[in-house]
Amino acid sequence: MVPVPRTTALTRSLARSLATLNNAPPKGKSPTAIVMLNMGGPSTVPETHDFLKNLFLDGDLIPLPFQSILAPIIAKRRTPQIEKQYEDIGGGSPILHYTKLQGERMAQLLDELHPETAPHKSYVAFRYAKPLTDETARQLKADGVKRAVAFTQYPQYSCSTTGSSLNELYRRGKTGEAGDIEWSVIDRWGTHPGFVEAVAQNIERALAKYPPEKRSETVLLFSAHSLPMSVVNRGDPYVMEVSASVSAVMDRLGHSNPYRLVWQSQVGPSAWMGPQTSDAIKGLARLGKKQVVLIPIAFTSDHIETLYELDLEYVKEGKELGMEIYRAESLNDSPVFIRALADLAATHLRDYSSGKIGPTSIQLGLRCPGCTNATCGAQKSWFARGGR
Ligand SMILES: C=CC1=C(C)c2cc3[nH]c(cc4nc(cc5[nH]c(cc1n2)c(C)c5CCC(=O)O)C(CCC(=O)O)=C4C)c(C)c3C=C
Ligand code: FES
Ligand SMILES: [Fe+2]
Repeated sequence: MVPVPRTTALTRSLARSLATLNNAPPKGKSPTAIVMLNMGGPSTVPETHDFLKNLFLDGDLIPLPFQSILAPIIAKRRTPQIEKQYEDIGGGSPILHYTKLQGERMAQLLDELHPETAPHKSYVAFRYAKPLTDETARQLKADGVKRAVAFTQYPQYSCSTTGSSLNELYRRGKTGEAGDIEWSVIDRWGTHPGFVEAVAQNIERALAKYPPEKRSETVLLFSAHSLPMSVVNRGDPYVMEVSASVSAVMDRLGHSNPYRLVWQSQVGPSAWMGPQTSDAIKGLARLGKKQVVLIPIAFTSDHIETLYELDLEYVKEGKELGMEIYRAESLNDSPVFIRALADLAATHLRDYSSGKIGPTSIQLGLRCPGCTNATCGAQKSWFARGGR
């Protein structure tokens, strides 16, 4: 009798591995899309103007009177200064590079962790830089995607960041631009143990630069992008969630060091959440603190705020004030962090498939008490129905 070739578990797993090597779905089965949401940044200096224009056009981030007229004017005026900053950090923002890398490695791990929804394919949907959400929506349709997870890459939720990305995805999705897709959302994960572990390990690496006998005197200065007080007072959850991340990291470190949470990168003349990072460094120097580690806690890859503001401005300032000051690395290609992303997505897919959770978290359903943006309400209802 001629032996009939059989598909063994080994050959199936080999086929799956080959398919995920280039992150392409095998023929016939549409991929489960994991859509990585973030703001994006100009990958090259000449893209700075369009990035700023898109950013100032976003009424969910910066509500301006006569927005469509004022935004291009402000963007044009601000471009030379910000172009110079991107030049100084090496000619552009590394956010696209790291988001692609994180997404591709996460999707490979997901195929192993949750084969029931394999193959998984990661997509990037940026709010202000290429690939923009509309381009990604068209790609999802072209790939025949039927099931997608909108996965925010901001660990802590703000209506001006994740909320803005979800509003944009809702606008694209409801017109059918992305095709006929069943959506669910991972909207925040600032206390996930893997995220906390990855941040803690980077802090420990920075602390190791001091002699062991002086290590515990070092002040840990967690720094997050600030928010206008008008957004905080509307009831935005970001400040509370960033504080929860800091507490979780300090618990993991066994409260080995004194610490503070401070806020950076405020723009314009209105009141923003404080204390500002640069004032905090000066204040600590005045109080005789000589050792400080700066820790980016609200963004997962390097960007202008870490590479320019923290490294080129504040670390330099601290050194001039006689401090020994270092910055904890951003998460970038941290394998611990990428495994955390995969765990978040696998748990979400498993709980969703079993009916344990719905398409969105319970917390996403609640609008800020001071919200007057009708799109927020429509977006939350649309995602709560699985994007239908
Ligand atoms: C969690 C992170 C961020 C929050 C919250 C956030 C809120 C926020 N931002 C502005 C205005 C600007 N932000 C700009 C750049 C920028 N913002 C973040 C992150 C958060 N912003 C990042 C990572 C970046 C840099 C992108 C990169 O380098 O890759 C800018 C442009 C730069 C500049 O002109 O200074 C503006 C403007 C507001 C108003 C706001 C809250 C409402
Ligand atoms: S501003 Fe927070 S829900 Fe609308
Ligand atoms: Fe910002």
